[in-house]
Amino acid sequence: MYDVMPIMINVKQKECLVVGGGKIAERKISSLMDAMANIKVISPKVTVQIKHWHNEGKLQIYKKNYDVSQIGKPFLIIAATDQSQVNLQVYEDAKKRNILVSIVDRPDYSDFIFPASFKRGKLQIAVSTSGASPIVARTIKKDLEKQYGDDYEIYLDFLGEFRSFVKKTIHDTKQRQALYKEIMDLDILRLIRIGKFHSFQKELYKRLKDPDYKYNGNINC
Ligand SMILES: C[C@@]1(CC(=O)O)c2cc3[nH]c(cc4nc(cc5[nH]c(cc(n2)[C@H]1CCC(=O)O)[C@@](C)(CC(=O)O)[C@@H]5CCC(=O)O)C(CC(=O)O)=C4CCC(=O)O)c(CCC(=O)O)c3CC(=O)O
Ligand SMILES: NC(=O)C1=CN([C@@H]2O[C@H](COP(=O)(O)OP(=O)(O)OC[C@H]3O[C@@H](n4cnc5c(N)ncnc54)[C@H](O)[C@@H]3O)[C@@H](O)[C@H]2O)C=CC1
Repeated sequence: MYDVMPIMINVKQKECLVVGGGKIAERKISSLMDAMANIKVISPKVTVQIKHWHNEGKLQIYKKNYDVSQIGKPFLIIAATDQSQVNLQVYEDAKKRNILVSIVDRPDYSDFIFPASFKRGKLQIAVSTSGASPIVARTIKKDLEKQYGDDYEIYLDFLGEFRSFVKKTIHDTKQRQALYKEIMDLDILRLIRIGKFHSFQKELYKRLKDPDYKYNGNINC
């Protein structure tokens, strides 16, 4: 429906402005909060949950109707009021200032839209129908949630650490790639599932950290 492409965006500690404080704003705020954004909400009314987040010091609220004088210089803006005119005004104000903007009732004007997504530690899976049917995006997400369990968190923590370690210690690119391939072939997910992962990990690092160790195309774990 809309010509969009997936990217993973870093909003950590960047100011993100949400105009509106209803159910939909709450959902978008929850995603921003997971990504550790610095959130500012402008809305005369907010949901109980948004108020609660405010009381916990997780976001700022300006309890008023949107006005361009409050826009500031945020990294991005989400217009989520139930007033389409207000949302369009936010869009125009954002465009004049070259600020990324998403309008919940006008995906056709939006610089970005939200996929249905979930996390397993460092693994994030996001599903989009390019705006055609958010419910289908959600349904597919729910199916994937069943397929990708908590073991992926351990798996990716391990692979993330392992890659950093190997990048520092093995300087030959071809050897590094051979090692990654070998690790993938070991089916670590299975080791996690059968409770043999920790002993494997210990043995692997013992070997790799041995000053006399030289990778010869076979880790032998
Ligand atoms: C384009 C997009 C822009 C954006 O919001 O970013 C958009 C737009 C619109 N949504 C509408 C309606 C609904 N949206 C949901 C739910 C979700 N909507 C989400 C994303 C997106 N919604 C983006 C595209 C995503 C994609 O790529 O497919 C999800 C995935 C993520 C999230 O919100 O964070 C989240 C599920 C989260 C989860 O469960 O994981 C439900 C279901 C419900 O709420 O129970 C309904 C009611 C049923 C229905 O209408 O289908 C309307 C019509 C309003 C009207 O008719 O007035 C518009 C406006 C329009 O289409 O013009
Ligand atoms: N993108 C999406 O996923 C979806 C989008 N929508 C759209 O989102 C809109 C909002 O839906 P809800 O959150 O359910 O509505 P809601 O009625 O729960 O909340 C509306 C919020 O807008 C605020 N508001 C109204 N006028 C304002 C102004 N001038 N300045 C600042 N804030 C103002 C209100 O105080 C309230 O907090 C709907 O009208 C619909 O078009 C609806 C469903 C899903």
